[in-house]
Order: sequence, then structure tokens, then C-alpha cells
Amino acid sequence: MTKPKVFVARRIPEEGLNAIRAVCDVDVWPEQLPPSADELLRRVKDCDGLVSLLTDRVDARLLDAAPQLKVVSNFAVGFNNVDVPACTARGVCVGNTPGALTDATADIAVTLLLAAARRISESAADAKEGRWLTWEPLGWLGSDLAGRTLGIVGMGRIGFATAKRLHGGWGMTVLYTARGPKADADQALGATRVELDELLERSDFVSVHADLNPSTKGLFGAAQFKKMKRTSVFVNTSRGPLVDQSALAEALRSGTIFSAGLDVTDPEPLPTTHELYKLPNCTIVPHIASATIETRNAMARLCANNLLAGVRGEPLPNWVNPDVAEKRRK
Ligand SMILES: NC(=O)C1=CN([C@@H]2O[C@H](COP(=O)(O)OP(=O)(O)OC[C@H]3O[C@@H](n4cnc5c(N)ncnc54)[C@H](OP(=O)(O)O)[C@@H]3O)[C@@H](O)[C@H]2O)C=CC1
Ligand SMILES: O=CC(=O)O
Repeated sequence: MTKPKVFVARRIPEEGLNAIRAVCDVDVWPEQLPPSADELLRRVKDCDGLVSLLTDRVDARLLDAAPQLKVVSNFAVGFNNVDVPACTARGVCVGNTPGALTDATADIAVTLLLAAARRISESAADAKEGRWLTWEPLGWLGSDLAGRTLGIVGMGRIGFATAKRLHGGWGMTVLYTARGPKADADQALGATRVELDELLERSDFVSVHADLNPSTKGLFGAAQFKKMKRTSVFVNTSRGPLVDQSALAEALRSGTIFSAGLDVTDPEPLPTTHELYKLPNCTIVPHIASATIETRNAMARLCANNLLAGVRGEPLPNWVNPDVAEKRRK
């Protein structure tokens, strides 16, 4: 019997690849940079399965060029790179990797929050570049976390894990926005659901965890930064397009807010000439929130399980569009 054909759009940890190779005929993109849209289309056109990354756009054009495709297994929890309705319309299953990267991402949110509050990138650069002249009573002053108010925008898995760390570790009071009540957060953390404006006005630290969707694209602009305290710290580990970066740069430059920490930008990579890099109160890391060995291995396992279920016509363990089963029955 011929094996299902699968294209893996980048090298992923071996344990995921090996599980797929045991069942499928696998073509792995060998380069560091992603395939171009045309190359992706060429590689996937006679495939049954695709392992995509968040840098790969899976759209109607690609799907139409790959009529055999049964499953798109995204090596990420966020799936804004995939046109899910277009997949569903064509009977293509979409999988993602929720949970496996929750702790690693929450750890980076806390890391960025501390780094931005305590001016770590600015003071480290000063030390390295000879501006550390003496111990300074008034030098590099940041702000405390203990007992302050944390605003979580999007109380999902990662928002909750971040709030748990900061409430448990630093006794922070937790406010959050969500599309519905979150009983777990209310009970476990004494958290309070509020409107975004109130969260911005009351929080000392704002950490963004909502997924990118039409209701969150451009959620943070000049008006939102103006509502925040001048002492506040802003952290984004979700997706770059939630934030108007020019407005953020202006807020940081003018002292409208104190500092920011970003794991995600728009575009990615952010060009090295970008104004945000020039601001000492902005810490930027290259989308590394899930980058631990354990987490990437766990993601690879979930990704392989979704892929294999999809090529076999079975329910995906982490299924973004389970309504595709209904579509296939019709
Ligand atoms: N930087 C990185 O490397 C990583 C980034 N991410 C990003 O983090 C996101 C969240 O992941 P995860 O926590 O696992 O996903 P979840 O789906 O558990 O959490 C997302 C939350 O955002 C909420 N939300 C959506 N729209 C709004 C809105 N308009 N206002 C308020 N809340 C809203 C959702 O609400 P509801 O409960 O109503 O659906 C949901 O609770 C991913 O989509 C991805 O973009 C994730 C992992 C790593
Ligand atoms: O950004 C990473 C993800 O898994 O989503």
C-alpha cells in the first residue's frame, strides 16, 4: 500500500518527525528560512498532510493546489496563519498544539515583565558598553512587582498561567478581560473581570494573551496607551498585530507608559532599523516563548499525533475545526 505523502515545512524535533516517518512518505524543508508561498504550493500539491509553522500562510490558493490534502497540522497553538474556514469548506482538518507550551510562554511573559520593570536590557547594555561608572543611588531605578495590580488581556490557558505565577509569587491583584466569565481565575486567584478601559486605568502591569482574531487586531493603539498609568509596564507574548507599534513607540518615547517587553512584533522579524529597537525602555526578543527543549519536543509529539490522525481519517487530538467531520458526512 502506498504511504500517505506529507510535507513538513521546517525541521522540527526528531521525535515528531520519526513518528510521522514511521507511517508516511515525508519531505522535510531543509532550510532555516521558510519556503516561499510558491515553493510551499509546489511541495504540497500532491500531499495528504502538511505540517505548517506560524510563518507559513495556509490559504485558499494553497488548498486549491492540493486537492488530496486531508490535514494541516500547525506546529503552534496560534493558528492565525491558517485560513480555517477555507480548510473546513474543503474538508481539510486543522490541528494545533495547545497546552504543551503554556508554561514556557507564561515564563517568558513573566521574564519580560520583570526585565521591563527592572530595566534589564538597558542596564546590561550600559554595563557592557562602559556606562557603569559606580553604584548609583538614583541609577537605573525600576519598579516593584509585589502587591501591584496585573491586567491580563485574554484569560485563556497562557493568561491564566501567567496570572497564577504573578499572583502566587508576588501577591499581585489580578484584573482581566475575557469574552466570558472565567470561574477558575475568579476562584483560584480572586481575579476580577473588567472592561478593557478599566483594566488599562487600574493596572500597573498589562500582559497580552488574547489570540489574534478580528476583535483583537489593533486592540492597542494611542488611545489605549493614554489610558494606562505613566508608570505602567506593557508586555505582549501573543501576536504582533494586536498592537499599533508606532503608537507604542510614541507612548514609550513620551513617557506615556514606563516600559514594554515584546516577544512578538509585526512584521517578524522586526527590521533592525525599527524605531522600537532605539528605545532603551523597550525589550524585544525574537518570538522565543515556546523555545525550550522540553516544550518543542512536546509540541512535536502533539503535532505528529494530529497529522497522523488526519491522514488516517480519525478525529484529531487537538482539532481546531471539528465541524469538518459534519461537512465530510454531507
Ligand atoms: N509568543 C509565543 O511564542 C506564543 C504565543 N502564543 C499566542 O498566545 C495566544 C493564546 O494562547 P492560549 O492561551 O493557549 O490560547 P487560549 O485560546 O487558551 O487563550 C486565548 C484567550 O483569548 C481570549 N480572547 C479572544 N478574543 C478576545 C477579546 N477580544 N477580548 C478578550 N479576550 C479575548 C479567548 O477568549 P475565549 O475564552 O472567549 O475564547 C481566550 O480565552 C495564541 O493564540 C498565540 O497567539 C501562544 C504560544 C506561544
Ligand atoms: O507563537 C507560538 C504559538 O504556538 O502560537
